[in-house]
Amino acid sequence: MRIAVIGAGSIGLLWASRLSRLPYEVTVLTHTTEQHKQIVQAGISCEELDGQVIHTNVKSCPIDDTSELPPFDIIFITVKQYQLKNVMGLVQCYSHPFTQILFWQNGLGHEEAIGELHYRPDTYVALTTEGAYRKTNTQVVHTGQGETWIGTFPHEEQWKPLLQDFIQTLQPIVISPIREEKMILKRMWEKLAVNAVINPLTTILEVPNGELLHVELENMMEKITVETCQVAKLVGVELDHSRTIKKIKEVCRLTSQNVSSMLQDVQGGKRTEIESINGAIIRYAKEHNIPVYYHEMLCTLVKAKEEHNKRNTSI
Ligand SMILES: NC(=O)C1=CN([C@@H]2O[C@H](COP(=O)(O)OP(=O)(O)OC[C@H]3O[C@@H](n4cnc5c(N)ncnc54)[C@H](OP(=O)(O)O)[C@@H]3O)[C@@H](O)[C@H]2O)C=CC1
Ligand SMILES: CC(C)(CO)C(=O)C(=O)O
Repeated sequence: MRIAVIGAGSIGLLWASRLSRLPYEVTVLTHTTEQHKQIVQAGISCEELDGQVIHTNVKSCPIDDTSELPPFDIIFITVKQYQLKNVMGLVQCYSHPFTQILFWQNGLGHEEAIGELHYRPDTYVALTTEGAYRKTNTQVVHTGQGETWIGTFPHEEQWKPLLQDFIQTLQPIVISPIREEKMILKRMWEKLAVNAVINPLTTILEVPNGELLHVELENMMEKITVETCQVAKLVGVELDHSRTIKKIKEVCRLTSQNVSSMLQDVQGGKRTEIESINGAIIRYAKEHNIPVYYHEMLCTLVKAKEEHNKRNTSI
């Protein structure tokens, strides 16, 4: 079975390493030729949670030289949400009508990307609370255990037999459970509601996730979440407000030492995923003509910080 991983960042390298421990033909599609050469030369090293480093070799191909590639049976898309539009052409070219395509992004926006595929492929959204961090172009650290839910999207159906068999073979090498989710849209909104609070607040305050529990933010978390639940309801997703707040606090506790992905991006002078998290909620709210002042304020502040840090890191 041929598998492609498009996007050799934190999640992409983690999965490329895992997949290459199984009898699959794995090809990593890199953004740059430089990273491709490094992967060909050094393979991928993955530091596991217990500190063990696993080294494997994988095939690699830079995205601007893909003419020799065969079509793939499974494609993992592991670019950021805002980079999706740039890879959908590749996905279209290197898939066949039975390819299983897995989107690993946080936030919302997959539907537009999937809409660019001009045939009806088997598309899935994979949501994970595992953590990974790319140390160098060939080294990745698995930073946090978690759970992964995979559901067919946008049409909620059962997993296809090919995916079912594939996930079964993966389970023994992945400590964290991978589960089939029949209501992936709801799960996406639940995760969105958590990210829409933790990511911007940790970014603005420049604190690790756990710190949000020790400052006077209870009221702010409540207000943001009220808005999220209202918008979710308008798109047909029922989120329970108090369960959501409980979940947000639980995630802050469980990931207390984590630097959120948004804060990491800002600190690295990179673009954040704010547009597909709070920005997505704002867009849905606009469609339904309801105000979401808290999300707008968070979005504006994070974008200002993004700009500021980008300018400072490029000086
Ligand atoms: N990291 C984590 O722990 C978690 C991440 N996620 C989600 O997973 C997604 C990926 O996150 P993460 O791995 O951290 O992000 P990274 O930025 O580490 O990885 C994205 C990768 O995609 C590459 N890329 C960008 N554009 C293209 C392109 N056109 N073609 C091929 N590759 C491209 C980037 O290359 P370059 O850097 O050279 O631009 C980078 O290597 C996000 O949506 C995130 O929210 C979800 C849960 C946990
Ligand atoms: C769950 C959380 C907040 C963990 O840091 C995350 O998903 C992120 O940082 O993007």
